[in-house]
Amino acid sequence: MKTILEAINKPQDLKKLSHEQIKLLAEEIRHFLICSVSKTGGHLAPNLGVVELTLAIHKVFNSPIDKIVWDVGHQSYVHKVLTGRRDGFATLRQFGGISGFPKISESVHDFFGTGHSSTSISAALGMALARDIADDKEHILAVIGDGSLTGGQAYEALNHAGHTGTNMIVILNDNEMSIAKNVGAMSEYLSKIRTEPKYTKIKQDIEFLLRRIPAIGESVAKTVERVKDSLRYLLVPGVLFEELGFNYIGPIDGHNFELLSEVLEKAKKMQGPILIHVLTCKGKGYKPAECNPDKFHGVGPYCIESGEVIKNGNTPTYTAIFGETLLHLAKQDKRIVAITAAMPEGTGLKKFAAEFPKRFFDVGIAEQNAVTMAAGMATKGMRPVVALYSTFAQRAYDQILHDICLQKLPVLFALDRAGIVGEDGPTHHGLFDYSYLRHIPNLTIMAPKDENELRHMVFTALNTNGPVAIRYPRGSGLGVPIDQSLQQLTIGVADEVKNGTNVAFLAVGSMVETCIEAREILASEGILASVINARFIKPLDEQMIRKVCKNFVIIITVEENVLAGGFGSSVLEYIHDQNIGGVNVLRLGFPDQFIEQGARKQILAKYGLHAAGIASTAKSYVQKIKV
Ligand SMILES: Cc1ncc(C[n+]2csc(CCOP(=O)(O)OP(=O)(O)O)c2C)c(N)n1
Ligand SMILES: CC(=O)[C@@H](O)[C@H](O)COP(=O)(O)O
Ligand SMILES: [Mg+2]
Repeated sequence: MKTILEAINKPQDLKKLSHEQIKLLAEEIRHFLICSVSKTGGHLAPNLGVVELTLAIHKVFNSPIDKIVWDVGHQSYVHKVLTGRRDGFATLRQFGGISGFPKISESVHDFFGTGHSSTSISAALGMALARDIADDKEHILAVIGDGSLTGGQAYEALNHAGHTGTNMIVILNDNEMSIAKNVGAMSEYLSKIRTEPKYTKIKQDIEFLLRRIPAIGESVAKTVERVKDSLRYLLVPGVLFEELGFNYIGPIDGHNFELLSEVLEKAKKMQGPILIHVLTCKGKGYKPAECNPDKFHGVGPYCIESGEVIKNGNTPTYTAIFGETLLHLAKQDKRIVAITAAMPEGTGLKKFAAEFPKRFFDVGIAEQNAVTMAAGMATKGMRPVVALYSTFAQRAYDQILHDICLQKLPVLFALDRAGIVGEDGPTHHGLFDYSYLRHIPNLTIMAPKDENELRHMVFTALNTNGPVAIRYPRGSGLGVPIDQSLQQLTIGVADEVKNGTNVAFLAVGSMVETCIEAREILASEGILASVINARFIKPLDEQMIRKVCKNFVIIITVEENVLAGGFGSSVLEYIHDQNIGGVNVLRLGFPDQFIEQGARKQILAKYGLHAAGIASTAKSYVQKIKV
């Protein structure tokens, strides 16, 4: 027999279903997601939490005429299922498959692409204002989580939206979780609204009175309004949003489809900006995810029965190596403090947080605050370490430049997930950091070739009197034996790891090992390559470059970064500026385009940045130059 889900190919198919059928459909969707994501991996818990909410939105509104903006977009799977992409889930987040985030090119129902957090209210506001100018009539919705509401941009947008008074609906999906437990004063405020029954009771009483106003006359109505006004500071939940110019509705049970539909129908008819506060349970309907919403926030393939994640290998990740090294150093140096922007687990800081709770700060999804706060701490003699994903550090470019580097403050940026991150795709690849950091004066930039070098770099950075960024990739290291001692590296000095005569690879970070492998392939074809581990993107080892230019006519720079403005560019700039002639430089890295999702290995291979690809390109180049 056909399931209800199998008959849903577009949002309009929902309209004819009864509430009873929608409840069954919600169960089927949960079952579908649990099975599907167990094979592909993905953001399971956030999606299990928004099943009823997404159903209600699509039942009440009319996508794609009405526009829905999903903040971060990691919770858009139910939306994708309901908008004709159910069959695509076998390829979710894989190379060539459907994205784990809303994507304009994927569907007309994905009206706005997301991936980085806290953008939805701004985008929805822009759409609403454009609609007003065009005198169009559609509804505009932003769905934002409580975690994403810790991001500064969300407040900038609330502030502006309330001021414009335009018609738009913000749905705040409050599950008390960011990836980890949500943090901050706003989170506490929401929690107060959620748990203070007196708020809800008195609000209901006032609303009851107000509803009866037409029967009791104008003057009483005014009195009740005044009472409402004077009491609301104390009694009405969401007064903060009301003061910002929003009509606040809530808190309401986000798993009650009837109630959600009723509230959305009402909101549809109201004027001005509206904020609907919805309470949900992250991971709803799958015990392992309900009990461990952080583990199932974004998860690899897992066993459905046990909830055990299927492991691939035991080699420690760069993240773990960084976390342990920092913890080790923090035991000896009380000035070391660690800062994360809502990613304590993802950046390897959980043990640090447990051991040094007073020296650990989770600022929420607030990369800008993280960086300038670190600047403030550094002025007071601390040694702040700001651990961010490379892609999210983009948010804090000006703070890095203006607050840290201009003042030469000794802050360490630990930039995790640099290079290709894999299945999260173009919104998350950390392919730009060499380019957006390299031109900032006073900043030292390093990239380790392996786990040991990462350890030495963390040690070196914390003994350097100025700002330093270290960038390293997502996932396992090379599995090298870990050195017990930590070494102070000389700033700006590269390391020749393999010698050769025909061609020199100037490689950086993850590409050093790949070039060593490429060298083996080339050797079997009679081409002898030298491999230089640049270690420093800034300052460049100029002496080494001069030496290489003297000894080789062919230099190939290799980096896991976009070519535009990257490491190779800096080598070329130096060679050009010094008027060094007689060398041919080929730059390998990523082209000037956004790079798709897919397993890291797969993507590196597609762009010729695996050993075979580098060897093949090098061979052709050597042959061309010789001709
Ligand atoms: C700028 C930025 N920083 C960090 C992240 C990583 N991140 C993705 S989802 C998330 C938590 C979001 O919490 P919430 O909005 O409450 O959604 P939930 O997963 O609880 O549904 C974080 C920190 C991001 N996507 N963007
Ligand atoms: C949606 C989001 O931004 C995060 O959940 C991200 O997907 C985490 O990536 P990692 O799996 O690399 O920690
Ligand atoms: Mg949340």
